[in-house]
Amino acid sequence: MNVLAPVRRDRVVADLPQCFRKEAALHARPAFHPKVASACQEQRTGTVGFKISKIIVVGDLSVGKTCLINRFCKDTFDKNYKATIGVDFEMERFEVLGVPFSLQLWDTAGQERFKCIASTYYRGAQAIVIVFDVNDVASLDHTRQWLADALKENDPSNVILFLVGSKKDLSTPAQYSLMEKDALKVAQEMQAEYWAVSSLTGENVRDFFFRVAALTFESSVLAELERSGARKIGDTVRISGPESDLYLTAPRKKPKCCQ
Ligand SMILES: Nc1nc2c(ncn2[C@@H]2O[C@H](COP(=O)(O)OP(=O)(O)OP(=O)(O)O)[C@@H](O)[C@H]2O)c(=O)[nH]1
Ligand SMILES: [Mg+2]
Repeated sequence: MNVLAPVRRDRVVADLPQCFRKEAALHARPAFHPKVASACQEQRTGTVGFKISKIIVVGDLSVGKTCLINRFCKDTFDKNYKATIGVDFEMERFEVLGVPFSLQLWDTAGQERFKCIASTYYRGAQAIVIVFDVNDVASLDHTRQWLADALKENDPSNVILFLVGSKKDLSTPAQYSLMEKDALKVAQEMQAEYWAVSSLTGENVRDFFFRVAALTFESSVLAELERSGARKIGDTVRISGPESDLYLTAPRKKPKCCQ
């Protein structure tokens, strides 16, 4: 029995939200994987509806991790910087294809002195969101190290990656497009999906978190189908998708930047 309140109407995901840039997307399919869609329709999603997916948000100090989470979860923006000490988290409940699905969004500290506390919370992530400031090229360079640290605590083949450029409102279109070329390269190297957002204006924030919810849900259902298929002797469920899956079909190799 589900004793929780109904999911908010603005957290209902009925269609697969699209990627931001096709060149750096986890996959570019226009709709949910057919196996996922039919499993949801036939209520064969097993334990997925009772699970909470852990999402960790990492990146340099002051790049805007807390503001990003607060814009989505509370629709607020604070222009004053207050460093996160250790970690903080927010819960967000969604309904994806009729199935309840919760995200636990872990906001971690970027300041060096709080990093060792924060890193003890990295384990068990289903998705890693690495944030950099689109106006600060050093913060993009540092994303490789943030990824390497987060992957020390997680299985690289089982985790979904997002590279998010923040504070888009502070750059001119010309500055932004120059920086985006570099960011796309880094995202491709990491096998991460790339997004650019502004927590001040709210640009792309909702679309980004809906995409995170949809892709983590899709991968949870595929994993569940694989597990339940494996339990039936002689009955194998193949979950490899069409060629448009850019990163999700092949097991992730250790990204070059973490070697
Ligand atoms: N203009 C603009 N400023 C932003 C945006 N996002 C964050 N900021 C500002 O950047 C500063 C840092 O934001 P935070 O969200 O606290 O940064 P953080 O990454 O959580 O920092 P740590 O907790 O120290 O790791 C604050 O002054 C915010 O107001 C944005 O999208 N646009
Ligand atoms: Mg913070």
